[in-house]
This record gives sequence, C-alpha cells and structure tokens, in this order.
Amino acid sequence: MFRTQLATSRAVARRLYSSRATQSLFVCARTASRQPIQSAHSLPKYGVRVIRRGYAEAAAPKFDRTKPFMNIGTIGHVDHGKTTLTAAITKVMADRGGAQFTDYAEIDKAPEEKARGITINSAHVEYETENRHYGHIDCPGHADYIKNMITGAAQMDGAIIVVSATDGQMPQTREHLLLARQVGIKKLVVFINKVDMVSDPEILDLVDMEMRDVLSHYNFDGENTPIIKGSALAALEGRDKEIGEDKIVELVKACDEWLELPARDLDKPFLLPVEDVFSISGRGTVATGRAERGVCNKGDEVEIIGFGDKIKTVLTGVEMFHKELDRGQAGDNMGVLLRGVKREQIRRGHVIAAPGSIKAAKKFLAQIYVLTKDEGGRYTPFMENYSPTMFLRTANITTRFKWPEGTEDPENKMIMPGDNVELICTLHHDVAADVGTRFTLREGNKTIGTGIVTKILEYA
Ligand SMILES: Nc1nc2c(ncn2[C@@H]2O[C@H](COP(=O)(O)OP(=O)(O)OP(=O)(O)O)[C@@H](O)[C@H]2O)c(=O)[nH]1
Ligand SMILES: [Mg+2]
Repeated sequence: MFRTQLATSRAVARRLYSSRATQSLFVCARTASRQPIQSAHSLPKYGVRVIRRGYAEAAAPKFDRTKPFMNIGTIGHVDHGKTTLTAAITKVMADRGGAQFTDYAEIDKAPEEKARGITINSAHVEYETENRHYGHIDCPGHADYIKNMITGAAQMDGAIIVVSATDGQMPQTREHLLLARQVGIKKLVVFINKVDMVSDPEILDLVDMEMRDVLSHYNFDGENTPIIKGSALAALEGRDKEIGEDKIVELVKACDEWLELPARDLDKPFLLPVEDVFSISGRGTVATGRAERGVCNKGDEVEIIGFGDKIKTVLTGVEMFHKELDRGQAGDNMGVLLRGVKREQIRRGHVIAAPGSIKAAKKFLAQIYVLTKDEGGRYTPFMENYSPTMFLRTANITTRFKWPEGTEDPENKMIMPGDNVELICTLHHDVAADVGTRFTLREGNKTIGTGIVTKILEYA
C-alpha cells in the first residue's frame, strides 16, 4: 500500500509516493502517473532527489543539451494566425514525440486575450526536431502591443513571419520585419497562412512575390527565403493534411535548414536582460530572459543593474523550461533564482550581470537613423529636445535628444526623416549600456528610428 500526497511544486502538482519497502518519500517530477517508484535505482530516471530518508524534494528534470538550442518565434500582423500556428507546431511535433501539445487557449491565456481574441503578452513554448531544440516565442501582432513584440523578438535568433493569404502583407508585417532586423535577426522563414480561404492560386503567388519584395527591402534574403503556404488552423484541427500537418512539417524542416545557429558569446562576462519576474512561494524570486552572453553557474555572484540599482546577489538556481541546468549559457532562455531578492526589487529592463562587467549609463552619444514615412516612420522633421521612447534590450526609457557640442545653431537645426545623425541621448533613468549597444526609438505607436551607442557620457 502506498500513501499518496499532493505536492504543490511549480507548474504541475507532483505526486508523492511513500514506499513501505524503503520507507522513503519520493517525488515524481516527470510523470504524473500513479505508478509508484519502488526502488532507489529508478530515481534519476524520474528526476527525483532524496534529501533525507523519509523525505524528498521535487527536482526538476535535467535540461537535455544534446541538441543545439535555438530561440525562434512567430511575428507578423494582427490576426494572421501566429498563435494558431504556434499551437499547431506543438501539436504536430507532439505527435512525433518532440513536444508537449500547447493548445491555443493555453498560449493566449490572459482573460483580456481571451475576451478580445488577440495576443497581448508574448508566450513561450518549446519543441524538438531531429536536429534541434527550439524555444519558441509567440508575439502579439496588434500595434498597441509592439512593446511586447520587441521584447519577444529581442530574444530570438531567427523567426517565422506569418502572413495571411487573404490580406497579404500589412503594416505590422513590415514593422515587424524592420524591428526583427533591428534586434539582430538575420534570417526568417515565411508562413503564408489561411490558404484554405483562398481558392485562386494566383493570389498565393502574388502574396509570395510581395513577401520576397518586402524581405529584400528590409535587407533579408528575399530571393532565397523559404516560403511555406498552408493552414495553421487545419493543422491544429487535424484536417486537410496536405495544407495542414504536411505544411507544418515542411515549415519546421525549413527552420532547421535555413535558420542558422548563432555563434554564442560564451567567453564574455555573463549578462541576462530581465524580461519577466515571478515569485515562487517557498523558493523566492525568479527572473527570466535570454542570456545575451557568457555562462552562469548555480552559486555565482551577480549584480542587478539599472533603475538606479546595483544589487549584489547569488544565483541559487538556473532553469530552462522547468528543467534544471548545471550551467546556463548565452542563448538560453532561462529563469534564475535570486537569493534574498524581493519581487519588487527587480523588473523588466534590469540586467543581471557578472560583477563589474557592465555599468549603467544615464547619458550617451549615439548614431541614429531616423526612419522615413515609407518605412513607417515620421512624416515631419523634429528638433533637439524631442523626447521619444528608447527600447534598449528589454528596457523602455523616455529619452531626450540634444545636438553634440560644437553643432552650429543647434536650436534651429532640424532632423529630417531619412537622416543619419549623431545625437546626445539623456535617459529618464539609467540602463546598463556599452558602446555598441543597439536600440530602437518609438513615439506613440510608431517606430521612428534605430540607433547604436557610440560613447558613454555619464554613468549612473
Ligand atoms: N480559416 C482559417 N483561419 C485561421 C487560420 N489560422 C488562424 N485562423 C484564424 O484567424 C484568427 C486569428 O488567429 P490567431 O492565431 O489568434 O492570430 P494571431 O496572429 O496570433 O493574432 P494576434 O496575436 O492578436 O496578433 C483566429 O480566429 C483563427 O482561428 C487558417 O489557417 N485558416
Ligand atoms: Mg496571437
């Protein structure tokens, strides 16, 4: 006879089994099955750690690093089917043993998302192909939530741009391409969705041609980028295999073959831009994000930098997709457990970095390109003292521009859309930045420019 208890550890309630034979308590972290674990030999397999005879602690299963890990995601105009496609990929890959199916309602799970039928927060899922392990971020398409899209895209090494066959490319298709370029995504795969709603093949060819044009316009390889035409909904609903499941398989294959694994900066000091923060009862505060560079080990000392803070702490745990890691590294989409840090002390826009490796800046010189109206930018020029929002890593900060010293008649000098200028940026609050750090500038719901830090003028 076995006693069963419920443990409330992390996302799934894990069952505790007590075996009379061994008088030990085991926690089954991987299987939620009712099969009791009878011998200590089966422990590692089940991801179980015995701390004391009679007691056990849920140990997250170890993260498997045998396949190269890559962050990708879905971007594109509102309602074109990014979330449906994300759910469909997990479904098709789950059927092949490479994922856990995450349904549409689990991705767009916030009440407001459900009520409005749109994505607001970006969501993370994972799946494996034969060659790779993907972390996948489903981004919102709605213009009002571009902020969340940028934070999501900033974590991607490659992306799937979804475009509806019924609409063709739309404003956020173009804006997302521009932002993807800006955050450093070099290659994309295109999924022309909703082909079930279009009976004329010429329309599909037109959308295909149009997409190749816009890709080239934003400096992607328009000619060779794989374009897959299918129906995410058909795949999700398990019907019309030739435009559903088959096309998902083709899409994932195109990702494997076309998207390149980025070189990871493993030798540099560790840096993790904080994307989100959670409080896990009984464990403490967890910050998540994609490590930009370096490696981190459990027990490492780190600093939390930005917003006037420099908090010293220790990483007491590193996890990826609820699996424990011995070491996290650049490119990993990870969660780190921070010793003695309260939920209110850390937020999106902070960075967690190796001590002394980066400082927070309040003022810097930057080279800025101001977008033209055709690129979705401003219609009119602006002067110094203009104050847009700067998106730098996961931070967004109000910024004021000034001409550098020695500029002639700075008060009357205009900055035109299409200009490439060097300006002084004074930030409303400090942010971790180095020479070479890239950023995007936005005003209201428009991206108006992109830039790169060229000289730090004032540290916090
Ligand atoms: N007919 C048809 N409808 C689809 C297909 N894919 C998605 N849809 C529908 O299109 C609507 C929008 O789909 P979503 O997946 O929420 O779109 P999204 O791009 O994630 O939208 P946002 O995240 O809000 O930008 C939903 O009603 C879907 O059921 C498809 O292949 N065929
Ligand atoms: Mg969505």
